[in-house]
Amino acid sequence: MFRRRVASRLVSRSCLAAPASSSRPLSSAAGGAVLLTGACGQVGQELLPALRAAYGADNVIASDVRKPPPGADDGGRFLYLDVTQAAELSRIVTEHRVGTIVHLAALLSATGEKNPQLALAVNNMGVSNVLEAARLNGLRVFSPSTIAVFGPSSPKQNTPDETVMRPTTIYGVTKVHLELLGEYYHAKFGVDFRSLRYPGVISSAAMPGGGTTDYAVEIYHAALARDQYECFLREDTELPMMYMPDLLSATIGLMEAPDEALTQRTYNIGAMSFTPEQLAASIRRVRPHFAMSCAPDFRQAIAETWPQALDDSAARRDWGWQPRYDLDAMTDDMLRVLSARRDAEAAEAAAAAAARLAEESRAAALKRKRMTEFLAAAEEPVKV
Ligand SMILES: NC(=O)C1=CN([C@@H]2O[C@H](COP(=O)(O)OP(=O)(O)OC[C@H]3O[C@@H](n4cnc5c(N)ncnc54)[C@H](O)[C@@H]3O)[C@@H](O)[C@H]2O)C=CC1
Ligand SMILES: CC(=O)[C@H](N)C(=O)O
Repeated sequence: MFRRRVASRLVSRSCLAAPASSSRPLSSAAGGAVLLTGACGQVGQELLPALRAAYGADNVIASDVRKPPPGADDGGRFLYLDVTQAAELSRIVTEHRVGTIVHLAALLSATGEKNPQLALAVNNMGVSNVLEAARLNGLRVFSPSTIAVFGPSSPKQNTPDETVMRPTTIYGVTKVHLELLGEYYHAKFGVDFRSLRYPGVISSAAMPGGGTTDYAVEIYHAALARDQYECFLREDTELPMMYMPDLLSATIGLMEAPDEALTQRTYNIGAMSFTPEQLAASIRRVRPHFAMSCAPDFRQAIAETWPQALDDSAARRDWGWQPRYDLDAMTDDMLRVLSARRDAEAAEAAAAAAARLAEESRAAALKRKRMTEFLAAAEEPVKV
C-alpha cells in the first residue's frame, strides 16, 4: 500500500521488519493525497506529523471537527470534516485528489457509553461513508479497530484473530461493524481495506480521548505532578497496551505491506499487558515515593469484558510485526519525555515571569523619574 522506504523514514523508532516490496507507492501521482480523519485526537496528533515528515506537508491533509490543539498546528493543510457528512467527504476526496483515507475519527468506549446514539452515528456512519467514497473513487482505506471488539465470551488469554466476538459496549459493536463492513467492501468491490486491533495506546504527546485505558496515560502525568494517582480501574485489571512508537510502526507496517502478503484484512497486534499495580510498580522504580489508590468507576465493568492478551502471530508472520517497547522501557521513555517537557514549560514560565518583573520595574523607575522631574519643576521659582 505504501512505499517501504517511506515507512522507514516515517517511523524512525520503528522495529518493523518491512516487507520486500509494495504494489502502489503512495507518493507517486497515482497514489494521490492522504486524507486523515480525526487528526486532532490522541492517535492523530502523532500520526499526522509522522505522515507529513515522510510524504511532505502538501500530500497529507488533516481533518477533524475540532481545531488542532495548541502546539499541534504545523501550518499544513487542515480541513473541517464531519465524517457523518457523505457529500462533504466526497467533495474533499475529489477536490484534493485523495488516494488513501486513514480513518481515525470515532468515539471511544467510555465516551460512547455516555452517548451511544452519537457513537453509533459517528462510528458507523463515518466508516460507511469512507468505504463508499473508496468504492466510488478507487481509494485505499486504513481504519483501526480495537480490542473492544471482544466481549465477555471471548477467550481472555492469547485471544485469536478469529473467535467469538460479542462485545457489550456500543464502541465494540461499532468496531465489529467497521471490520465486517471493510472486509465486505474488499471482497465485493475490491476496496483495499486494512485494519489493526489497537490495544490501549500510551502517548507522551497527546492526552487520550475518553477510553477505558486512559488511566495508563494519566498516571504518568500525575506521578510527575504530585507523586500520586487515583486509578479508575481496580489494581489487578490486566489489559493489552502499546506505546505510541510501536503503534505508528504497526500502522505503517500494515499500510506498506504488499497485498499478496496479507492473509486477512484485520489483524490483532500485541506488545505488552499489565495491571494498574504493575504500572505503578514500574513508575516506582524511577520515583520511589509514587503512590496509587484505586476507586473503580463504570469503566471497570467495561475493562472486565476485554481480553488480557492477544495472539498476534498472523501479523508477525504476514508482514513482520514486532513491538519494541515493554512496560519498563515505555515507563522510562514516558517519564523522560514528560519530565523534559515540564522542565521546558517551567523554564518558559520563569523566563516570562522574569520578563514581566523587569518590565514592571522599568515602568516603576520611569514613573519615579517623571515624578522627580515634576517635583523639581514645581520647586523652581515662578518667573514673572
Ligand atoms: N487511543 C486508543 O487507546 C485506541 C484508539 N483506537 C482507535 O484509534 C482511532 C483514534 O483514536 P484516538 O485518537 O485515541 O481517539 P480520540 O478520541 O482521541 O480522537 C478522535 C477524534 O475524532 C474526532 N471526531 C469526533 N467526531 C467526529 C466527526 N463526526 N467527524 C470527524 N471527526 C470526529 C474528534 O474530534 C477527535 O479529534 C479510533 O478509531 C479508535 O477507535 C483503537 C484502540 C485504542
Ligand atoms: C482500547 C480502546 O479502544 C480505547 N483505548 C478505549 O479504552 O476505549
